[in-house]
Amino acid sequence: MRTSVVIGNWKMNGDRVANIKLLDRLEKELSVQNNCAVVVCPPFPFLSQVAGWLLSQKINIGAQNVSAHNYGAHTGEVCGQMLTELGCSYVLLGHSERRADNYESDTEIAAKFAAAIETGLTPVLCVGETLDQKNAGLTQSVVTGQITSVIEQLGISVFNKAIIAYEPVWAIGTGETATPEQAQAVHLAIRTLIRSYDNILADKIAILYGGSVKASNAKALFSQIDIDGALVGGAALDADQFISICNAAA
Ligand SMILES: O=C(CO)COP(=O)(O)O
Repeated sequence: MRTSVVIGNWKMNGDRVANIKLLDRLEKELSVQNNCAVVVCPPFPFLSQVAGWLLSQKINIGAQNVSAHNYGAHTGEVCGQMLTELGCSYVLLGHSERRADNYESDTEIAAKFAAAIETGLTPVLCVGETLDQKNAGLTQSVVTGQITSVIEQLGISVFNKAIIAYEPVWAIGTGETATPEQAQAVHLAIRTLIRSYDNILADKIAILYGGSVKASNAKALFSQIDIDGALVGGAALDADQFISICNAAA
């Protein structure tokens, strides 16, 4: 049995008052089970506030990005050591919004992946196709290419301490979700790709689905054999929604 993981990606949302309201409810009402890890990923400026508030340690903290570099002259960047010092244990990498807005390449994402592993963070590698790519029948080749690029640069063993999140770009923030069967087909393809390198790792690695996950569709998605949890955007800002998604995964 794989451990489920539910990650709330707050994206560029939140303020000091709203954060406390949300965290207070999560701390009080989430009954985290051993078989489900819960993670919240606030924007950088709130990491310290969130770490100070989450004292029970039943909720883990992740960052939304990390520099490929160590300490030094890299203006505007945040390195892995700073994140672990603040209490982060996870980091999102290669989110489609960063691939699009910040032109992050597969090569750069692999460099960040290496930096995350070196500093003890668990990378959450986000992959997924655009609507045009989906319509052209390219879903599996896009997703495979994004993962293979990291494997070619760093080797398969780095995935022993990593999570993969399949997030079809057309389903992010659109209210349109991949059907459980569509998502399962891609998750199986990802697991089969990993299996072609390492059988044991393939059975062990968590593969999360992201893209308009809500309380109303979480259970059906999680009922699929290769869907091990969710990377949640909008619904992660709503305590009722997020708690109910976590309960569905546990
Ligand atoms: O991008 C996402 C999580 O990283 C998904 O966002 P939504 O859940 O808002 O579609």
